[in-house]
Amino acid sequence: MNAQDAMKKQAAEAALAYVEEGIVGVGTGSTVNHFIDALAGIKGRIEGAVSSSVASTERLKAHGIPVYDLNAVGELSVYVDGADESNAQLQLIKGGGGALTREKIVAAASRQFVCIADESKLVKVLGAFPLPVEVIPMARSYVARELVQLGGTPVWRDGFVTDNGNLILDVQHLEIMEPAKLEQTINNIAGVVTVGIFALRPADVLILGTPDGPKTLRA
Ligand SMILES: O=C[C@H](O)[C@H](O)[C@H](O)COP(=O)(O)O
Repeated sequence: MNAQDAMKKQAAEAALAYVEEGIVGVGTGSTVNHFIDALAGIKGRIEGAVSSSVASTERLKAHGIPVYDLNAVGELSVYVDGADESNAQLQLIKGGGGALTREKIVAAASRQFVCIADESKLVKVLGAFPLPVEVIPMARSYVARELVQLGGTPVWRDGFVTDNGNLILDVQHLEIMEPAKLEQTINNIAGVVTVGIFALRPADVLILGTPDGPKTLRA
């Protein structure tokens, strides 16, 4: 395990402190994979999970953790997920793994959103990481033209299909000075399913793995 991966694992294990009895919301990605593995160690204390992707569902089930449909459960007490970038306000860019839409839904349905990451994910201004946008396939060219109008350079993640059967455009060269405003603007483009800015519903807690141990930031 390299140093970055060890920091992801450290943040993931620290997030166990936020898990309550009942059903846990679980995100997607390499950091969350560590969280799922850690969750398996306390599975007798929880009822199960709601998952934000096919990949996380498979990993949860492989550990014998029951996975529930979000429609079958009420509000979740906590959602744990990673991020591609976070600013100091805990506004995020997510979707590097293409799971942004289901992640945004489960985050919205949870009382507390605990974000886990290694310290390299904390940035001053969001946007160095190409911004993922999930798009209905027939709208790809139209949405790309609209994103150019907003000052970005959209690149089609060719060959990638989301769990919802849609496409991803990764928008490069955006310096996101007003994340909540840009989230609304991009979400309003016809054909966009969702944009990977999580600013209207930022994380509540950010746990960063660092060489000196986990560091917690609050919104
Ligand atoms: O679609 C993927 C998710 O938003 C991930 O949570 C994000 O890309 C961070 O992934 P990782 O923990 O692998 O850096």
